[in-house]
Amino acid sequence: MREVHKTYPGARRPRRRRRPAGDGPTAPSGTGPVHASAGISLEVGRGEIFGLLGPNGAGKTTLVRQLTGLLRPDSGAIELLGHDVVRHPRRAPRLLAHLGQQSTALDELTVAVAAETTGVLRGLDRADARRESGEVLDELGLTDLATRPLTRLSGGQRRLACVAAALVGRRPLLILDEPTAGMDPVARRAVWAAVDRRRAEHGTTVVLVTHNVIEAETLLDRVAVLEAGRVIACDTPGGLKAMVGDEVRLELVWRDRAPTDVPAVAALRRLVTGEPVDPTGSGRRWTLRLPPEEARAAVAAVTTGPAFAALDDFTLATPTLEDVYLALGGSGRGLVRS
Ligand SMILES: Nc1ncnc2c1ncn2[C@@H]1O[C@H](COP(=O)(O)OP(=O)(O)OP(=O)(O)O)[C@@H](O)[C@H]1O
Repeated sequence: MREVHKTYPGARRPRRRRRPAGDGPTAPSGTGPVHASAGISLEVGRGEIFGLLGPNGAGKTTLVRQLTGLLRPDSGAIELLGHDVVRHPRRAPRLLAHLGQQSTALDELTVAVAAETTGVLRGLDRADARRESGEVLDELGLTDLATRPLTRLSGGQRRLACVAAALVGRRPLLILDEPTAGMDPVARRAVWAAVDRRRAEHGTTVVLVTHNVIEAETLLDRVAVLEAGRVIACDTPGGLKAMVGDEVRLELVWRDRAPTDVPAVAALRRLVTGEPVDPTGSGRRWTLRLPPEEARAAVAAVTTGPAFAALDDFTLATPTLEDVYLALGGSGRGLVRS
């Protein structure tokens, strides 16, 4: 994609009601236009697993919808496997399988029929669609649920069934928007293995939207970090991590409260970063980003005497994509570590 721009119009201002003079301010104003793609240029190689990472509202889904021909950019060029999908959006479904954030189209069907029907719609004959669908359900551990309608599945199971449908009737390009949302670790692993297998065996290209920075690190060849409609960085996970230097992350979890009466602990308190936000809200979890030497000294300080007695857990980790994101000036909103 080259210089892709997309702006959503702002919400209209509610009409002002006539009020008696001196009755205070009028109704709230509308919201302004949103530059969801503010000049995005990206090139993804064949056979690459390419990630789009960024907080809520960064513009990932907008980008994906333009790639899939569902949304027309205001300006810019998008080419998929040699096809201009801005001019010919209807070519996109022949080139790619898209798993959107929400799919309800298959809801009335059973898991097997949903996968099989998708295969038929993608041009397989009925027998091939049935065979491929059976193989994919098996691969994703869905065989026992094959005859269940999607409406009678749990959220994670339904998502898995939608992934199965996306994989049947093999397309050279897979575009997956948060494919593992709501899934348990076993299902997530099955999805990533299936994606990786398609790349290894068929050279499938994968564009993957995720908030999940750990998944992103293990699976992706390259990652574009988006914020406010712009690509703020694009590199391999290793290349991105090299940007944050050699700082390590120390996380401390205190049993009850931090013993700030211990001078060494009080000194560390001043180095605690604001992110990620302590999910307990209790101040029990501290995150520090430190040069390796300082981190070693900090670990020594908290693993002796009264500090250690108050410590529930600690981890010391090399930089993650989350650290990169924060170092790039991102706010950390919407990034998930699991
Ligand atoms: N139909 C729409 N009309 C107006 N604004 C929209 C519309 N869809 C998205 N937006 C706005 O465009 C921006 C980008 O939204 P988008 O859905 O692309 O973000 P995202 O990165 O996919 O977010 P999330 O991680 O929450 O899915 C946001 O500010 C959003 O509020």
